[in-house]
Amino acid sequence: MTVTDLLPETAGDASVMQRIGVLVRDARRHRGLTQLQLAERLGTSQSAVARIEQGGQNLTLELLGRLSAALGSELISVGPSTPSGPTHLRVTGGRTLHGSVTVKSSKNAAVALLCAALLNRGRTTLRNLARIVEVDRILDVLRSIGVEATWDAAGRDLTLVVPDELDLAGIDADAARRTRSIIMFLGPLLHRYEDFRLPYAGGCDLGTRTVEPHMIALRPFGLQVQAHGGEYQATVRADGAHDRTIVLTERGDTVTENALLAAARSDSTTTIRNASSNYMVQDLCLYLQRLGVDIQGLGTTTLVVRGRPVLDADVDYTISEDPVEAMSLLTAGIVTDSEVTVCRAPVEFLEIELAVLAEMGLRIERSPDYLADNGHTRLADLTIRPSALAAPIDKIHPMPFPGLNIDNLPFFAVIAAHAAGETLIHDWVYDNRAIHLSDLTRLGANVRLLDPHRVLVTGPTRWSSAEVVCPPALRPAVCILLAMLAAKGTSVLRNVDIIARGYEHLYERLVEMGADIEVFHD
Ligand SMILES: CC(=O)N[C@H]1[C@@H](OP(=O)(O)OP(=O)(O)OC[C@H]2O[C@@H](n3ccc(=O)[nH]c3=O)[C@H](O)[C@@H]2O)O[C@H](CO)[C@@H](O)[C@@H]1O
Ligand SMILES: C=C(OP(=O)(O)O)C(=O)O
Repeated sequence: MTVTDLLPETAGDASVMQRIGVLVRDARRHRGLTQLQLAERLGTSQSAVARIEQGGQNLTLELLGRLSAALGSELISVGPSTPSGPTHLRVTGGRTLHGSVTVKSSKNAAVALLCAALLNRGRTTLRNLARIVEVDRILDVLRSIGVEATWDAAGRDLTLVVPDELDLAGIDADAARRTRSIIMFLGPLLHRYEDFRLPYAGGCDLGTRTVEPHMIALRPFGLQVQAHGGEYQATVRADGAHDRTIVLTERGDTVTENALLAAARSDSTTTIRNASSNYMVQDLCLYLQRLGVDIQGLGTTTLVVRGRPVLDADVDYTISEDPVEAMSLLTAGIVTDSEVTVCRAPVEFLEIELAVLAEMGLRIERSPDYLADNGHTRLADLTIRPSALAAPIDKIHPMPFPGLNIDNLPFFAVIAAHAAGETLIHDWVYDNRAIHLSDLTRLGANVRLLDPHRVLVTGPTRWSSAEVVCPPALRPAVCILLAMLAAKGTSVLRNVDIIARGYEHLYERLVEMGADIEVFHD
C-alpha cells in the first residue's frame, strides 16, 4: 500500500509526497542525523533518503513504518486525526537489554548556560545540546524577548546572539511559568535594567522549593524582588563597585549559578561561600571563564569571581554528559539483569553512586577515565553485568556534591526493590519526591513510606505488570518506566510527557537496546 491509499482524497497528489518529505527531513534533523546516518538505519542509500526528502520517492507503508522507527517519531497516522493529547507508553517487560548506549549532555547545565548566554555580547554556540523540552521552554522564553537562537543543520549545536535591547514586555509567560530555571534570568538581567518583571518560576511537583535563597544571594548586588500578581517585580539599586562576600544559606545548584551570573558582570570581586560544586555549576564556571571571567575555586565550595562589566567573546562550549541520565541508563540495565555498557558516563559525578552499587554487589567494569569535550569532566564507559544484589547495610541518602546526587536517589528505590533485603532511602531534600516512589508498589514492589522523606524498600521483587498514571515528577516517572521494563507482561504508563522535559529519545534508545516500548495516544 502506498501513502496515497491512506489519503484517498489526495490520491496522485505529488504535494503529499513533498509534505511527507519535509516531515522526514525535519524529524531527521531533530534527531541530529545526517542523510547518510538515516540511510544506514534504513538499510538504504543516501540518495534514496535525499529522494524521499524531496518528495520524489514512492513510499510504501512498510517504508513509512521503518522511517518512523528510525526517526523515533510517528510520521503519519492512519485514522481521522493526527495524535494529540497526552502520550502513553505500552511496555512489555521481562526482556534483557544488550549493547551500549551513550549518555547525552545534561539538562541542568543546558538551562544554566542558556541563561548565562544573556551575559554575552558576542556569539555563544552550545555544542551537542540536549534536545529536551526543558531546553525548548527556556529557548521559547529567550526568543520571545528577542534573542536569536539558531540550530545548526544537524539540530545539535545552538548559536545564540543577544540583542542590545531585550523585549521583556513580549516575554512568553506561559513557557516561563513551566520552568523553574527562569529564576536564573535574575542574575544576568540585574546588570541591564533597574526595574524589570519576570513570571513566577514553575517546574515539577516536588514540594515547596522557595526562591528565598536566590534573594539572599542577589541582594548584595542591589536586587530587591516583590512577588505580586504572578510576577517577580525586580528593582536594582546598585551601590557602586565594591568587593562582596556572599554566604549561601543553602548549598543549592541554581542559587550558586545565579550568584555566579550576577558576579560575572560585576566590576569587583565576589566571594561565594557554601557554593555548590555540582556538575552544572562546574560547566557554568568553565563557560564563564571562556567569556573572560576570572573564577577561582572551581570544584570547591568557595568561589572567588572577578567579573568584567562587558563580556564580549565568541564562545563555543560543549556541555558535559548528564550524571542523572547515566544513572537512569545504569538502572535500566540493573533491573532487567542485563549486560550493557553505558558510554561516556561522567564518573566524576557518580563516584558515590558507583561505590554504593559495588557494595550492593553489582559487577561493574570501568574503562580508564577520559575527558569530556569541555576539557574538564572525567568520563568512563561502564559495563554492568547481571548480579545478585543485596540491600546496603546503611541507609542511602543524598548530599551536595561530592555526595550522592539527590536526582539519582529515586533510582536507588528501583534498584533496592530488585535487591535482597531492606533498604532505607532517606530523601531529606524534597518534601514530595519520595512520596511518588510508593507508585512502585503498583508493580509489585514492597515500598513502605515511613514519612514524607523516608521509604523502606524490601526486595527482591517479583515485578508484575500494571497500568500506572505517570507521577508529576521527572525522576519518579522514569523510575516507574524502568520498573516496567523489569515486569513480565504488558504494562501501561499514562501521561508520560513529563519525561521529555529531561530526556532525549529515551524510549527509542531503550528500544535500540532491546526493550519493548510502544508510544501511543488516546
Ligand atoms: C536546573 C537544576 O539545576 N535543577 C537542580 C537544582 O535545582 P535548584 O537549585 O532549583 O534546587 P532548589 O534550590 O529548589 O533545592 C532543592 C531542594 O533542596 C533544598 N536544599 C538545597 C540545598 C541545601 O543545602 N539545603 C536544602 O535544604 C531546598 O530547600 C529545596 O527544597 O538542584 C536540585 C537539588 O540538587 C536538583 O534536584 C535539580 O535537578
Ligand atoms: C528536579 C529536577 O529538575 P528541576 O530543577 O528542573 O525541577 C530534576 O532534574 O530531577
